[in-house]
Amino acid sequence: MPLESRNNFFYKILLPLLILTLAFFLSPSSSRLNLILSHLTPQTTTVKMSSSPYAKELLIAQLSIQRASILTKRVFQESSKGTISKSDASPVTIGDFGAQALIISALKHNFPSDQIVAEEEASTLRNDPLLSSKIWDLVKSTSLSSSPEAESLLGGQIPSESKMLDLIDSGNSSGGRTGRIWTIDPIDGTKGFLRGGQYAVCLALLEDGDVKVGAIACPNLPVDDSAPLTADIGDGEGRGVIFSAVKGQGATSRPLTTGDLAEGKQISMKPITEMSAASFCESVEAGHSNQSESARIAEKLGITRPSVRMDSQAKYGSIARGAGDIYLRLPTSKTYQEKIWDHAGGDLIVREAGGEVTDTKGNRLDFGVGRTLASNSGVIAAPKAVHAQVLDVVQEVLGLKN
Ligand SMILES: Nc1ncnc2c1ncn2[C@@H]1O[C@H](COP(=O)(O)O)[C@@H](O)[C@H]1OP(=O)(O)O
Ligand SMILES: [Mg+2]
Ligand SMILES: [Mg+2]
Ligand SMILES: [Mg+2]
Repeated sequence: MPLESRNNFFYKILLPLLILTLAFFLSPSSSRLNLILSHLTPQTTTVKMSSSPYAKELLIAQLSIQRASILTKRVFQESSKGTISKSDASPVTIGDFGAQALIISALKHNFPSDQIVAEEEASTLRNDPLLSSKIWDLVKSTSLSSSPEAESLLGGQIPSESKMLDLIDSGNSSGGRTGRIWTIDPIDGTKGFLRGGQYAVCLALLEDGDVKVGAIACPNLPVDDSAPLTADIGDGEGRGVIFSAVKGQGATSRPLTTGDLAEGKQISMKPITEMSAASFCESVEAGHSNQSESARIAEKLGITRPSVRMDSQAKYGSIARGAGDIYLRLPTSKTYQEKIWDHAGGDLIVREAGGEVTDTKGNRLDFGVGRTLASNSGVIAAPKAVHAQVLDVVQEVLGLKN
């Protein structure tokens, strides 16, 4: 090769290539990911990621619950939901198992060394090949098809049915105070899901017991943050929202659409100026929260409006965006321990939206003691300014005051 061509080759091809490679490996992982995305996709607007802390975790969380919700929405439309009863007599459906498999697959692909605490396990499916194959049919045919780059970010399809069962079972961490732990409720409010009401697909990241990222998809809640809070049902037009929060960065809502990932809108709790105009947002199930005690608390606080009853962490999202006011969950038995996957995302979303969340003793929810909230009892989530007042009356009615 003549000297001039060799120089040309070095300065015009080899050197820029070297500089690009160096810049790629020296860049922080979030901008590296954006670089990959911008080259993978002609329409780079579809998947965007900021460079703020936990940006990748937030994006993967949102995308994975979005994909899982496509699956649950398909099951929601079917008359047969493959419901079975678990050992604690609570229901689980093919939607719960399928959603858990898809979410864990995405987490394992992106954060292979993180632990996972998830609600479901696959032992029943290993003994029931028909049920297992129904779930596999659903899982292998669910993808973010309108956004191939998002689908590839999640690691694409699960390779086989047996891998799917292993993934479901890898949410068996015992949790605890150290390290990065994701917690998943693939369908929160399965009873609501079955009756056509509210349910949520929930994911949160704990770091040393502290919630850093929370994301909750509510396929049956209105997209519109200002829509009145009602207990109505269905997943029709204008429904489907994702609430999310990163610690210290506020809380947002965005539509649960299949393709376009529009930026989230900041949400905040509605200030309560008059207790008489406020209402509680509570469980539908009488077995989940003591409804007669909450009625006495409402009366003492001067709340006259009836409670809005809905299933799942949709309650936390609803009060965080100011559609509802106060989330109350009063213990019904001394033995039931709340599960971390039922509260972690909601706890952060409400606190980042300007709320306070404690148990009935006034302690913050402690997500670092294992798979359950073993050291807490009940939940009170309210705007910061009125939380102490609500707690005071709760303690008076429950006889918790000295
Ligand atoms: N005995 C119980 N007490 C309180 N919560 C329960 C009980 N059994 C199940 N749950 C969980 O309560 C949550 C829904 O309750 P609510 O709608 O009242 O907030 C769900 O997470 C449900 O689990 P699951 O995820 O299996 O539906
Ligand atoms: Mg359950
Ligand atoms: Mg749940
Ligand atoms: Mg569940």
